[in-house]
Amino acid sequence: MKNNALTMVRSSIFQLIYRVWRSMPILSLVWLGIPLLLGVLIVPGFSAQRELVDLFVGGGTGLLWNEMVRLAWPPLAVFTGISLLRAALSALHNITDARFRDRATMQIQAEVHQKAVNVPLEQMEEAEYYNRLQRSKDTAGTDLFGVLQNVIAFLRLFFEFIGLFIVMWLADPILGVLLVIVFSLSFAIRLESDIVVRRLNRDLTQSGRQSDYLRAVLTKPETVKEMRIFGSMGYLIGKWNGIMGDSLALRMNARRREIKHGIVVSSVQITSLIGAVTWMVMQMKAGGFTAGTFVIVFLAMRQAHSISSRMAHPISKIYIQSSKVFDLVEFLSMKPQESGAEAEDTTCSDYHMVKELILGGTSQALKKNGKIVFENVHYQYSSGFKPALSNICLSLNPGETVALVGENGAGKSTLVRLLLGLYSPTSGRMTWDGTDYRQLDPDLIRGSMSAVFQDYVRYETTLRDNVGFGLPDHIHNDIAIRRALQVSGAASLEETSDGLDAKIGLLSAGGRELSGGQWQRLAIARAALRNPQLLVLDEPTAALDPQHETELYQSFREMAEGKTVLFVSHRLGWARFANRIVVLKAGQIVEEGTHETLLAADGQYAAMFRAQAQWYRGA
Ligand SMILES: Nc1ncnc2c1ncn2[C@@H]1O[C@H](COP(=O)(O)OP(=O)(O)OP(=O)(O)O)[C@@H](O)[C@H]1O
Repeated sequence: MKNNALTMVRSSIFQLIYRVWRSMPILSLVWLGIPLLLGVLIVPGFSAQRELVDLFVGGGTGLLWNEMVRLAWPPLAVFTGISLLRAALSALHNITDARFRDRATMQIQAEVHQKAVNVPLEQMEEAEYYNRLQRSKDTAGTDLFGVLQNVIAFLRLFFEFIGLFIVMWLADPILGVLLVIVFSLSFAIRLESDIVVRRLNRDLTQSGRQSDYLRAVLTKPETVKEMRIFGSMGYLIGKWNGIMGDSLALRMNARRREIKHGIVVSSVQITSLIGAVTWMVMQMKAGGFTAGTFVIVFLAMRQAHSISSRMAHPISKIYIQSSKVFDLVEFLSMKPQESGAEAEDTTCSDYHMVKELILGGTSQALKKNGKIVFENVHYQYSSGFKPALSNICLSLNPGETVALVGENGAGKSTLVRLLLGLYSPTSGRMTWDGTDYRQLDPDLIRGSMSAVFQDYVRYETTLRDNVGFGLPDHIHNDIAIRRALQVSGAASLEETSDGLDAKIGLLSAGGRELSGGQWQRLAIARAALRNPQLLVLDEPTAALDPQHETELYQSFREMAEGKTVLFVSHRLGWARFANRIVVLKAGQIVEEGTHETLLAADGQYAAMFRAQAQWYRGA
């Protein structure tokens, strides 16, 4: 095992336990303290056993039976007391352990969620960050419980070994040293072969998935049909056989290796036991050892040998999971964002959800009219990527409706995120009534806006939540929620006996699944619940049928009354109703004007409009 991997395991586990320790010190102390105590109690337990053996087998032979029984009482009482205490402590530890692991898992999960909602949204879009978040969520959700179980299993065995070592050392330091050498050797060999087997199992999971997939393909009627026509069945069966054969061969090799290592370990342990027995017999002859010491040394060595193989299991499991734990600890150690753009909810870490929650978190707004100006704004997702937006100079005047159009990847969604204050420009600046966004309270900026995104969120809870999350202060205001449902055309969803508290989505027991369009209407109702100065509609009708889309655009026009509106849509038919159309191409504004002036200019917009119009005319 490489040194750096060991260091990584050790430091990650220490950090993890330290985190848990800080929040529940007493429970952690009990969780760690009981195994330590169990280990320590081994020493007086063995000492009492030695006294008893010496009394009845060794030095006590010259005593009368009654005298021997009288002398046996104290060590017997110690031995019985320690055995009972160890049994009670073990039972207590089982209870504490379950409680500790439950609470620790919950706490780390909460920390992961908290971290996820506090991170800047730009960072959430980075693949590396996102993957780390997903891995941390999985680790905190499922693996952590097992990791902690392995940690405590290791510690219990380790403390037990320390107790046995003290017993041996007290008997004879040479035997103590022998125990440590043999134990370390056996443990290292066992650990190495355990790690090899676990690594192999992990790798075989990949090929197992592949072979499961191939087996499914080979048995599904729809795929069998196609394979018969193409004559590809024989090839796939051969492939499946190949994968299975390879896995079997690898497993057999690992098994053989494990058996060989087992034989080496057993030989070393038996030799050491014989060596120790010979040494003790020699010492007994010279009068240096009693029968009691002989017996307890023998027992302690056997027990330590068994520990060396049992201890390899938890450690190899932790080693295999160490990269996950390392990721989790790294993720939790990340610095929180400084801009104050944080959501209050701690139960979600999905990017789209965080985006909506950030916007929905406040009901306070900026007082003034809200003229928004982009001054030479650039935005780049990460260094190495092409800028998503360059030289953007744009103003949105109070009460104006602006349509933002452009081909896929032109930068429309990026511009929307900047406008909403979810991202900050890489360079240039944005102002609200002349004040730089960076000098404004992010909560106030967001409180002045409302948005419907193309990647809207489905909250699989209740109808009320789905609308009320738009403005949590109003979540119990039935009149406002019903009005918002009316505006979005989703009022009919309330027509069940549970009314606004009807469960929706399949995650809730008894919940009713909605169609894509119905979910989208709820996202619109969420936006309608607010009464912002700025309304942003980013492809808000993507999942709606043409009839409902038309109805909704009427609703949007009502919602837009007296507000500044920016809407993004690929349906150019709607853009014509905007006061102004802004055309983006490859991150730059290439045209700006009304529908009529842009058609007359015969540029990018005119070409896109004609292409769409032709399609409908042709149909
Ligand atoms: N998280 C990201 N990391 C790196 N690049 C990104 C990221 N998100 C978007 N981009 C890139 O930024 C550019 C603009 O993307 P954006 O999503 O703003 O385009 P869009 O005009 O909204 O596209 P669409 O019409 O397809 O929704 C694209 O080249 C895209 O590949």
